[in-house]
Amino acid sequence: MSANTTVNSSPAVEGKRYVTLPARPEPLRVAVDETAIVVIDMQNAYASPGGYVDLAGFDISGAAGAIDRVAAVLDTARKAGVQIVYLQNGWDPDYAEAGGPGSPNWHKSNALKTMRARPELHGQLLARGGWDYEIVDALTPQPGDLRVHKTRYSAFFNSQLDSTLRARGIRNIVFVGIATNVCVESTLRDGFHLEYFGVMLEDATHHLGPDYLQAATVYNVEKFFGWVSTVPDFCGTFGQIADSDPATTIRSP
Ligand SMILES: NC(=O)N/C=C\C(=O)O
Repeated sequence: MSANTTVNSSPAVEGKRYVTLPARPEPLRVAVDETAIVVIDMQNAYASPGGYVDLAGFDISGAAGAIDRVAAVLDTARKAGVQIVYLQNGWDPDYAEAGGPGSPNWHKSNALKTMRARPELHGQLLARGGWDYEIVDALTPQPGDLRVHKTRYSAFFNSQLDSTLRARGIRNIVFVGIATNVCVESTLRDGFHLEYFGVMLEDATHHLGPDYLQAATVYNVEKFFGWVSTVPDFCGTFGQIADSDPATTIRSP
């Protein structure tokens, strides 16, 4: 396939609205009603000073810009009638869902490790019902948005994400959120294996760790698992459509 040939994620059907999103390695033509925005873990834990990743010693200076750009994407998506699904990462307040020493999560989760090193934080990090677990104020979900809880990095694992999307006929997922190289990439990879077309908006994500990790995920997505686009391209494309815009409706297949 030529590098610039548009990829269609589904055959044209009369009455459906379609847009072609500029993306790498190819533009992607999608049915608007088969597309969802999946917002990965834009919680205080990952994007606010005093949240888990800040307390664990990661650089969160890029999170504020990511919040602004995610907000722009969500505003455009709502106006275009695109379904928004928020993922929230964490566990019950007793951390039973986090697993004990028999779970690799107990050993690898930096939230759990931080709380073991600083017992005064026990019960605060990523606990459902607490501030750390909540979505940042600037991105508070709106009526019609959906929330899905998850307990591991991939939002598809042991969660209701797959059934939530399938029940609504979603085939294309536009990913935004934190962290590019952990939960965003894990979820996009699993989505690929479940036959979803995954698009990552690279400037509406933020990584944990050195900058080369952002570049590595962008490479992985573009080369192996999906498509990479940007906030201006998403907003420029989806911003042109309204719920009943006849110009974007296929009249005959
Ligand atoms: N949302 C994420 O990418 N999370 C990454 C690490 C963690 O949750 O410990």
